[in-house]
Amino acid sequence: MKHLQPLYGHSLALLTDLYQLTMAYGYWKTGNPHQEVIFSLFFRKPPYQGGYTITAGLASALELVEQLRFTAEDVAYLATINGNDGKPLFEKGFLDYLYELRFTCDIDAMPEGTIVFPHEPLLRVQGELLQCQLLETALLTLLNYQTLVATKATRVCQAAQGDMVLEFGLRRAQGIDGGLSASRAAYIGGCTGTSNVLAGKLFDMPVKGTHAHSWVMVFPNELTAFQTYANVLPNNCIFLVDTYDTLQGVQHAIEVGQSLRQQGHEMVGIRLDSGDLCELSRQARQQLDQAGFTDALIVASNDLDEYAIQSLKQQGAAINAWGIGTKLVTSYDEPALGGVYKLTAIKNQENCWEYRIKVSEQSIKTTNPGILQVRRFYNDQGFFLGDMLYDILQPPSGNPVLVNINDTQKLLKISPEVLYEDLLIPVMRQGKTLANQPKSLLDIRQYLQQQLQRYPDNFKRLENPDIYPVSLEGSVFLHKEHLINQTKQSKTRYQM
Ligand SMILES: Nc1ncnc2c1ncn2[C@@H]1O[C@H](COP(=O)(O)OP(=O)(O)OP(=O)(O)O)[C@@H](O)[C@H]1O
Ligand SMILES: O=P(O)(O)OC[C@H]1O[C@H](OP(=O)(O)OP(=O)(O)O)[C@H](O)[C@@H]1O
Ligand SMILES: O=C(O)c1cccnc1
Repeated sequence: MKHLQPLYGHSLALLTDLYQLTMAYGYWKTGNPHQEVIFSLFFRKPPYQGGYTITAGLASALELVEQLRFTAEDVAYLATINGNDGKPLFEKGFLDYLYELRFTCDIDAMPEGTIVFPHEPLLRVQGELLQCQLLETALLTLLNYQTLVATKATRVCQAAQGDMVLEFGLRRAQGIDGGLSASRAAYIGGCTGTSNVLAGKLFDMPVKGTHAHSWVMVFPNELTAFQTYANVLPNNCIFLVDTYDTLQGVQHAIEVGQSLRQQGHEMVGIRLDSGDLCELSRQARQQLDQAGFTDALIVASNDLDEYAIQSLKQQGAAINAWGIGTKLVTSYDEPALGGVYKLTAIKNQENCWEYRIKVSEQSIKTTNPGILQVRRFYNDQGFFLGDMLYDILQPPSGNPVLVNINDTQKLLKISPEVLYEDLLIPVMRQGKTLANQPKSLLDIRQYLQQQLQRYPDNFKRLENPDIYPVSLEGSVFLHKEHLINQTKQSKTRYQM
């Protein structure tokens, strides 16, 4: 899967915040651009106060890193950026350095479609300081948004309980890439297809659709509109029935469905786009069934999201396919995932790792130091038991002590026999994407569905879910405490 190159056709090296470049200049100028470092990309709060988050965007991120080059035009533009004194910000030697730069980082990441929790690295980058720093903004741009939309789509599909969900969001998306990335992420999250044709081409995913009100309004009456559509596209008939009078519209659809049958075709269904969707869908179902169209789909659209779908299901709506646009692609009720990219370790002159921490008054914002891996434990039936962040240089042995990340008083013991899996896998070495990446979107969808089956229902509730246990392995916890104390001591010294 490649989409950045076909879409943009030019370098994306400048798709970053200026401060990454000024810091890179600083590292170059002060002689430590090659110092080896580790960054982790993670978020602190699950979107929608939900019980799970679904990773997406890795394929785009790997494509971006692999093709990253500063072109002659890129550096020529950078040469025009001035500082406050009106003189160029960057000297020529640095721009020449950028022009020659080839990215050689290693990346370990959770595969797309993984269920992930706050504080767990979705991705860990290891490499030269200057290079790793330059990746921050683009990695966050790509992973934050797709992860958010994949999560929303999974929630919508969960509410739809196996019904077909079509993503109709392009017209309401935040710009071109918002629309495209959302279509991809929504498909990962479980949608059956998209109305977005360019997404279908770029990502090799199913494109589907009905017709608009304008089609009905163009003809002298609704019946003629449906008949004409059926003549042109007898194999694609989902009639939008609410332009004038919904139940009369259903009757017109039935009439055209009957003449389609005589020609050897089958009407696929109808679409409702206004009014009381529960009531109308039940009446429409009755009309369709009575006329012998028991398999005809009833598609509903109109500002729907997981909560509206849940409510319509509870009311007994007879809807069996859902078209979801605005609220899915814009992630309407929570428009951003707050993923961050933090330095967790740096190699000193003796070639030893020194761990780094960012402290905060808010303990949720204090980072976890080290070279972190996420281990997921499973019970005998294969259900998720809990996750543990551990340091790959101090892997747990025997009965590890786990300290709950949200409540350090809560300790958990895990017996050595428990089944587990480490979630971060190598995906890039020396700037080259490994052969196991990218997986096809079908594989990613299947992987997500398998995990959802193993993730207990009490954590999956759309509202007020139980909080899934994520812990720090004992030595990571102690290391973190030690670094927090160290910073406190140096602060006290400074104040004295
Ligand atoms: N039975 C229902 N239960 C819960 N929500 C519903 C139900 N029926 C419709 N809705 C939702 O309620 C909202 C109704 O939208 P709105 O008030 O704009 O009316 P409308 O039917 O779209 O009218 P129009 O499109 O003609 O302006 C939509 O978001 C729709 O998805
Ligand atoms: O409500 P959403 O979840 O965003 O789903 C997409 C909406 O886009 C279309 O409306 P629009 O009025 O743009 O065109 P139409 O004439 O096809 O209804 C469609 O009918 C849906 O109502
Ligand atoms: O195909 C459809 O029905 C469709 C496509 C985009 C937006 N709303 C509806």
